[in-house]
Amino acid sequence: MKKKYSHKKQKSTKKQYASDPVKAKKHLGQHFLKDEEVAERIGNTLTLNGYENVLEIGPGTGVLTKYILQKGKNVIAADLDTESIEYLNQSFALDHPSISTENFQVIEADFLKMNLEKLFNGKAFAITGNFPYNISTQIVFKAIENRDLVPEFTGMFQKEVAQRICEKEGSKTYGILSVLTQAYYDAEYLFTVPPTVFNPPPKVDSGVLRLIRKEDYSLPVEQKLFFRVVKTAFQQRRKTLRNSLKSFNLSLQLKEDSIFGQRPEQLSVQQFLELTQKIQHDAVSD
Ligand SMILES: C[S@@+](CC[C@H](N)C(=O)[O-])C[C@H]1O[C@@H](n2cnc3c(N)ncnc32)[C@H](O)[C@@H]1O
Repeated sequence: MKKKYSHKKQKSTKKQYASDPVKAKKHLGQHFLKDEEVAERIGNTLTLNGYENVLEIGPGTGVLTKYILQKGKNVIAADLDTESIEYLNQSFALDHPSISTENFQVIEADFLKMNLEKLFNGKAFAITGNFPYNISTQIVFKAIENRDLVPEFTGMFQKEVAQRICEKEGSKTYGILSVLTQAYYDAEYLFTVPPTVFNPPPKVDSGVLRLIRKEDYSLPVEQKLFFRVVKTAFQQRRKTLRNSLKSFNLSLQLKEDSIFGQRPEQLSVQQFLELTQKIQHDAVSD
């Protein structure tokens, strides 16, 4: 009984699969979005408030790209998949004649290796996409590193990752990704997308979020130290900071500070910044 059911399921997946203009490749995290309404909703997550450029990561067959292009901005779409790039260059415009591709450029590139400074001649741009889940946290970290160029970031992740990025202190899933992202960006979880709207369907739900860079995103701490403090603290999330941050050689006086009696998941982003400032000051006055 069970066998028969799984056989049927596989067969129908294959049938849909064959109708795609590009063959989905597992190693590239390709799950093509099939639902135009969802694609339009993701396209509309961009506010594009005050800048003219958008980078789409992983356009695939361009389902989301259509709605981004409707915003009338300069769009660069970068994908690692040669077959997707060929489709976008050769057939996409023919398949969608009503969409203007005048300010549209397609490049075959690995986002993780791209020099973002060169993309729009050093001008600011939004990042968006239905991201390949296997590298989605690396995508966020690269955006954070390039925050001077990236005032806005929207897109789809595995639901748990999107939730983790937007999570507040006091929750079990609040962690490194939440603190480092929210130090620079206001993060908002927007909506959940079920596996059924993809081909092939992923095993998990997806979640769409929006990050808007904070007006004053230059932090009052050394970035390297801040990242080290946050990462070290969460490596032993059950321990108090006094114990988990031993490698920082804190002075006896600082260790007495009540903040060190807390666990990392109890600290807000602001408190993490204060903690880093204290450690920074401690090191100077040592
Ligand atoms: C989940 S699919 C989304 C495709 C399309 N945007 C959609 O919604 O149907 C992720 C896309 O990212 C591309 N991709 C994977 N790794 C990449 C990388 N390192 N740089 C750029 N694109 C990548 C894949 O080839 C794929 O087209």
